[in-house]
Amino acid sequence: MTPFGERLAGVFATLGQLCVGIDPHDYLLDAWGLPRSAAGVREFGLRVVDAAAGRVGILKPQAAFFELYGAAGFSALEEVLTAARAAGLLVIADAKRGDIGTSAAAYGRAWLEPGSALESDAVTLTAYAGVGSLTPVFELAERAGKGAFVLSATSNPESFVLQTARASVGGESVSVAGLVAGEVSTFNRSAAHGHDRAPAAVGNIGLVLGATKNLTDYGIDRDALAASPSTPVLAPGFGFQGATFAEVRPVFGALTPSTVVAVARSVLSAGPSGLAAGIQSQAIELGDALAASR
Ligand SMILES: O=C(O)c1cc(=O)[nH]c(=O)n1[C@@H]1O[C@H](COP(=O)(O)O)[C@@H](O)[C@H]1O
Repeated sequence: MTPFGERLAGVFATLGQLCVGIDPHDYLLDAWGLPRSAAGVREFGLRVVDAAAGRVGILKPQAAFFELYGAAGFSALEEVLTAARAAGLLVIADAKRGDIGTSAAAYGRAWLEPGSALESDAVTLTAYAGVGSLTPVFELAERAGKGAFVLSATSNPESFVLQTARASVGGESVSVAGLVAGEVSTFNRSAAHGHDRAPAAVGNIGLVLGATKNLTDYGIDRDALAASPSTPVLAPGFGFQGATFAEVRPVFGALTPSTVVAVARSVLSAGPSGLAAGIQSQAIELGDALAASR
């Protein structure tokens, strides 16, 4: 299986860096004329898949909105994931999983193991139990051509105190966000040297860095993370949370070429009839903004 980082780079080259979130909020289900039920989120997800196919390369279903409906919701999510992958879209499951290593390993298998019911191309993870607790997920991702994105500097206002708290590592003071980022990039670097292939330009394990943040304030060293193999970034925070596409390069700097730009509500609010055109125009707008800031 082609490594996730290579597949991501391939999608960027053909369809650009936009990623559409599948976040069926109650108010969106209402606006789309869909029921607030498992059948509603299933239909919502499948319509996003249809509208996205051929216009963008990446989808990010938010698991929470499906879990809300229990087993029927998970079944709906399975169908949406299968449809998205069958349409050739790269799927980042936004499940934000994390636990001690043995349980983290099971989460990894649930979302990334080839043939699993919820198989996705990548999954979002939290490192509160320590980045090392996620090693089994990283290793599975490496073996199976999958990816993961670990929360580092999240887009929400509440993230600041915890993620900028300082830790002492080998006598050096680093932020919690910077510590997570450093450990993920170290993993990518050692994984790249652990096999015979030429090192890929983009690693397989990435970071979630909010577009609403000044990454320097969070102790993130963008240039270090961009050194080969560049750490992939999942960047939410556009549209409803305030960031604009013109800010991609100023915020992400050297990481811009390996950044997935995620939008959900700002494009989903176009409604089912305007969705395809909305996705298309945001993809063009992002491409133009990136070209203009080169
Ligand atoms: O991991 C994420 O995608 C994520 C991380 C983060 O720091 N902030 C953040 O908003 N998200 C997710 O991105 C989506 C928000 O998209 P918008 O509707 O575009 O604001 C939700 O699914 C969030 O859970």
